[in-house]
Amino acid sequence: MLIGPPAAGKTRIGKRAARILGVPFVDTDKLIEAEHGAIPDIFSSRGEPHFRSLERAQVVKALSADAVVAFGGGAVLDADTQRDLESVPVLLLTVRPEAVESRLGNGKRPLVPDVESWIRVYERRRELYQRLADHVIDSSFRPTDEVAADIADWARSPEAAHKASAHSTKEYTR
Ligand SMILES: Nc1ncnc2c1ncn2[C@@H]1O[C@H](COP(=O)(O)OP(=O)(O)OP(=O)(O)O)[C@@H](O)[C@H]1O
Ligand SMILES: O=C(O)C1=C[C@@H](O)[C@@H](O)[C@H](O)C1
Ligand SMILES: [Mg+2]
Repeated sequence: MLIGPPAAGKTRIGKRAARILGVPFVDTDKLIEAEHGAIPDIFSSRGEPHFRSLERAQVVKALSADAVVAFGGGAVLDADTQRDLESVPVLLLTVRPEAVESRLGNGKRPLVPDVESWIRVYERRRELYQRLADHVIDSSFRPTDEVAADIADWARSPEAAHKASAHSTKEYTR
């Protein structure tokens, strides 16, 4: 599971990591958009709490997939999701404010239209992201292929494999 702040590269780099590992790629934001339309439209017409409930439903589906899963930046705010992440391999992808500036500004992130709001959101969540993560990789000023290769290496590590096997042998009833 890939978690991290908006524009850390979870979608773009996660897709590449999945290709390297030869497993499917799942992105909770894309699942929401496929069923409910564009994320900024959901925020403006139904509000953030409604978006979070749609997000939680897609997280539940994604958790049972044998795949690289990119979580939406705020998916970890849900208490049930926090608990679920305790038993799966979780990689935190980070990015520094100096590197994120050029990645924002396409109007697709209603909560973080600019770098100032990105910093505020990240600071509020930083400890939570760190607490949930088994491993951290920073994507700032690095080629995406290189970061993807690091993610794939970690996914194959004994630490990640151990947590993944504990998860797959557990009865998953939620
Ligand atoms: N290592 C990198 N170097 C330069 N640009 C990058 C890098 N990784 C991602 N990007 C670019 O940054 C932008 C954000 O990346 P991406 O959409 O993958 O982030 P995300 O973590 O999925 O964000 P969100 O939480 O909003 O879904 C994209 O335009 C992407 O192409
Ligand atoms: O950080 C967030 O709260 C968000 C990040 C994106 O991935 C989207 O899920 C949405 O724009 C909200
Ligand atoms: Mg994304």
